[in-house]
Amino acid sequence: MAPAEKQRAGPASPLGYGCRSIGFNGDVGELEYLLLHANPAAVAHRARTIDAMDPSRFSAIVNEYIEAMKKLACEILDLLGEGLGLKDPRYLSKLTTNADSDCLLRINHYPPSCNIHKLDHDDQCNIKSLVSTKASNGGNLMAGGRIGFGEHSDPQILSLLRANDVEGLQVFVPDHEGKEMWVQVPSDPSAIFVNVGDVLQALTNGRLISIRHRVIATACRPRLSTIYFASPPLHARISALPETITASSPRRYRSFTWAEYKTTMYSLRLSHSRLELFKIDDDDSDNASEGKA
Ligand SMILES: O=C(O)CCC(=O)C(=O)O
Ligand SMILES: [Fe+2]
Repeated sequence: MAPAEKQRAGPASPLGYGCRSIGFNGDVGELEYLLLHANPAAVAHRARTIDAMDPSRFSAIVNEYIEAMKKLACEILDLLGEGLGLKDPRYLSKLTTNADSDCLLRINHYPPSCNIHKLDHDDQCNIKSLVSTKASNGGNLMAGGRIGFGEHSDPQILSLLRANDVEGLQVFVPDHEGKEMWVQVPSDPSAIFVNVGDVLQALTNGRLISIRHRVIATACRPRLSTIYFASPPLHARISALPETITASSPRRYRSFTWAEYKTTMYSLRLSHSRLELFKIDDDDSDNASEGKA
């Protein structure tokens, strides 16, 4: 597809087709992507700009994928609900299947990071020229590769990621001294990678941790990934589930709505540890553990 055709589905605001620019605060990565609301009406709307000749083809494939991911996310969340001993073990999954849930689907394409000059221009949404400019002045290069998607935690409840057989995803695992340790996730096209999001960390009062991750593009082949973000409705109030609050583990975060969290997220850089802003000071935690959501 030619760059001009792709641009018809953009610019990402934040939904739609985006090229290099991530969010509204100057974050860039060597990728192009499509970000969609994971519901049939939104997919159908976007399909009309993506495949004007036969929009139902795009819609059918994307909706089928979304349905499968939604089901899987629910199964995982129900198991977590049981494991956490929730009075309503389906509480978490119900947040993501509510008619107003704000679930998203993201499709990322990272161009090969070697032989970048040999790429077919039409195939790369102008990434070629932008990458060359950046690389020549040393920008956006790190850790032996180019930043495909900068370090961040996913803000939602759960992310289900599938990718082709090209590596690039790394997760942050602090070592015993809390020093930075980025671990390469081996590629496996038959696997689905499950990430806990910030909201699930808040709901479980920090029992489950939203892992920081990034994509470093080092491969000579394109990386393709698809991520389903299981999310609550905008109006949903997020506060630690009572079953996760104990005397030794008092409420850690003040309650917030998903809309409030999203607004905060969009006002910050991608790498910001935004959940920290909702943390209750130790001095306040006694009161907070008694307070209701
Ligand atoms: O493309 C990937 O492998 C990961 C991208 C990612 O972390 C995201 O879109 O949130
Ligand atoms: Fe992510």
